[in-house]
Amino acid sequence: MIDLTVVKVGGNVIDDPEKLNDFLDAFSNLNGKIVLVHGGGKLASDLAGSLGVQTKMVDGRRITDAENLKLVTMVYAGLINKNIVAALQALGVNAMGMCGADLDLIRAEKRSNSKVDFGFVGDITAVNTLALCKQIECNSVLVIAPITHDGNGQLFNTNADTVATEVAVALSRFYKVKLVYSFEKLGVLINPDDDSSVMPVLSSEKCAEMVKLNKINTGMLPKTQNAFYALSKGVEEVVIGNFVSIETNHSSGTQIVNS
Ligand SMILES: Nc1ncnc2c1ncn2[C@@H]1O[C@H](COP(=O)(O)OP(=O)(O)O)[C@@H](O)[C@H]1O
Ligand SMILES: CC(=O)N[C@@H](CCC(=O)OP(=O)(O)O)C(=O)O
Repeated sequence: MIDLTVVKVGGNVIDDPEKLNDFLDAFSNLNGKIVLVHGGGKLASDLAGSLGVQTKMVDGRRITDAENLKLVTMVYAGLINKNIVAALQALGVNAMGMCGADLDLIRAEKRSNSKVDFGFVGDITAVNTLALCKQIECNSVLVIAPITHDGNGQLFNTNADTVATEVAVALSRFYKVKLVYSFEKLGVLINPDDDSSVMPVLSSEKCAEMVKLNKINTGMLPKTQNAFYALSKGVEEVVIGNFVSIETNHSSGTQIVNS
């Protein structure tokens, strides 16, 4: 099988022009088949604050009422997605920006298996693998925003780590997939207050222990849940780390391992 890398980049990198430039530079130098999934939660929260729209996160996921859905659609599928595509075009990468509604790429249903009502938050029900593969085989570099749809005209907000995971899982039927959750730190930290305490590997047992001790919390919760799910569903290699350091300083980040 041909190698393919799915890279997810999050809000803290996207919100910092220098970090974003470094990330996109490193991304544009990657060889082979590659897909980019982006978040942008930080910019959405900042903008919500300045517009007087209330933001509430539960377990790393945004409660998305109708006002928040309008805002995140504009921010993720508009501003951030198009800026990333333009920046990649400037670096010679033939990027194509999409959200889950484009080409019926990612379908979702309202998140319901929770005590909390998350509003217009979608859990993914289907990925259009054929459409993804067609674009990849045409050498387009897909840049996917975390907005999904239900096929009946309703858009949903979906955690970007989850979008990257489901895309990676779907593509692993046809490619040998490496999935990198890139964020501002060098990996999962054993001590969240010490940036140098990167764990080279993380097993599910160790992760559960750290969650209990509250050493893995907020945005790292969906990241680790998704990482173990990806590994169990056929993704060849899963890493949580800093893409620029992985590519330029040969840092290994945190490798997700079975048990
Ligand atoms: N053990 C941990 N190691 C590293 N980061 C952690 C840990 N526990 C919680 N975090 C938090 O998780 C955040 C990453 O999640 P998130 O903010 O969703 O990132 P992104 O938006 O880049 O995907 C880090 O910035 C950090 O504050
Ligand atoms: C449902 C849900 O929480 N959606 C996320 C989508 C963006 C995201 O995941 O952005 P980061 O990768 O930067 O965190 C949100 O609105 O924050």
